[in-house]
Amino acid sequence: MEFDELIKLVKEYQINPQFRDEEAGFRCCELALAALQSGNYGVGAVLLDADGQVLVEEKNVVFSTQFCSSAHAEMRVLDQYEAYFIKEHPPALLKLVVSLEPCPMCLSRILLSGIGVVKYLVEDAAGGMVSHMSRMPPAWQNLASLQSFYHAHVSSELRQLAKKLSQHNLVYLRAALLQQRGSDA
Ligand SMILES: O=c1cc[nH]c(=O)[nH]1
Repeated sequence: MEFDELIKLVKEYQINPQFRDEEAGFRCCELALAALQSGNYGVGAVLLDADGQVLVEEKNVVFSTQFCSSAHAEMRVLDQYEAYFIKEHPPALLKLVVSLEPCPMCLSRILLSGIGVVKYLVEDAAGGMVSHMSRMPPAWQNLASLQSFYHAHVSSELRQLAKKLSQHNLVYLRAALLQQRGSDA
């Protein structure tokens, strides 16, 4: 899909109020688009407080300035949360919404953070780890048992949009990642 078309889909998307994660899910998609526009993976994440208000929102910025391998959307949200909000907002009461199923790095960080509820819009068959929770080491599975992971409650149109955003430019981005280690493999 052409990038202009993807931008149009996001700009013209109508939030469907029948779905309880639709607003946060759409914000994740806007952030994912912004990530793509700055040459990064199309992933966005928002952290909601106990009242459902946005505490932190971030996007993937792995390639934005200097290459930063850890600059996934979820990692950046958790950095901000732990730096500025943890005292007033205990993690167990919070909800993290992500446009894409968290990868192994992000899942590990989420398990350590203790965020109560995690919801993602789209599965990531190639890189997602939540679907493989049973393959985490026992101590990590123990942490996972204290948290809840779900597919976000959003419309199928929004889920499709999140999928398109996560897949856009992937070939180029994978090549860029390999270039960081001085290999074209
Ligand atoms: O930001 C990103 C990119 C890929 N996978 C993730 O979990 N987060």
